[in-house]
Amino acid sequence: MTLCVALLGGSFDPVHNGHVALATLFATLLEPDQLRILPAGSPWQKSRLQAGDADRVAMLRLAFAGAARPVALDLQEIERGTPTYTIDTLRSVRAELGPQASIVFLMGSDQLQQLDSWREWRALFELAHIGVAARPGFSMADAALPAAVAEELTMRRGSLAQLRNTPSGRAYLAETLDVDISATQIRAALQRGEKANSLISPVVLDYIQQHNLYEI
Ligand SMILES: Nc1ncnc2c1ncn2[C@@H]1O[C@H](COP(=O)(O)OP(=O)(O)OP(=O)(O)O)[C@@H](O)[C@H]1O
Ligand SMILES: O=C(O)c1ccc[n+]([C@@H]2O[C@H](COP(=O)([O-])O)[C@@H](O)[C@H]2O)c1
Repeated sequence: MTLCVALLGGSFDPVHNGHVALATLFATLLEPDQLRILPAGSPWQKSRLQAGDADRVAMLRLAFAGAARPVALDLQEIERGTPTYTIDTLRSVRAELGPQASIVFLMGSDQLQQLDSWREWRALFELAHIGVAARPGFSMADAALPAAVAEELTMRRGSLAQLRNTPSGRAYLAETLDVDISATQIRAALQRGEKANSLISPVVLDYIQQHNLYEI
């Protein structure tokens, strides 16, 4: 059977229940051999990250410690020290895993809506599949997507089995996720002195409080 690795990249500032739900959904759908989390070093489309790299990584370790399947943390985007482009990461993961492995890059529908702004976005499909989960407020309907992205998806729609068993080139959209949580909303709640209990894992919240993160 083909090796299958699912990748979840993000700023994780901080990691929250929406990220865990996205990863869990695709872990269940795809049953990948590995689920790999890739914290971005310098997400070029975002303004400055609030928490440092070490804190974001520590929170990720805590958030995924209890996952049903082992989760690997891949720090290459932090270690590269350059603006974070997914195309660079996929080239490196493809070189590591070889031409046959199935690589599935996961994202929420907010990112799908702006996929055409990513560096060399069409070339992403030469290296990986994409697995997209719905996010409240970000429709995945063709009319809500840039025309070029909608056209690309029309050509590339594939089944879970196709994603699982071929190296790259397909897109699978999972409509069932419905988790209305963002890191922006959590940072704002914490700044107001609220606890954000229902949005974030208790162990991550403890870490945030112990390290006085997101207070200003
Ligand atoms: N609630 C959610 N439902 C589905 N996907 C999500 C959700 N939250 C984040 N994601 C996805 O996880 C990945 C990493 O997201 P990121 O770390 O930027 O979190 P965020 O909540 O979007 O952050 P911010 O509010 O700071 O922009 C992206 O692909 C994003 O679409
Ligand atoms: O490659 C790009 O140009 C690119 C542009 C925007 C986002 N991404 C990736 O998409 C993932 C989610 O990004 P973000 O900004 O929502 O945390 C993360 O892995 C980013 O590196 C990648």
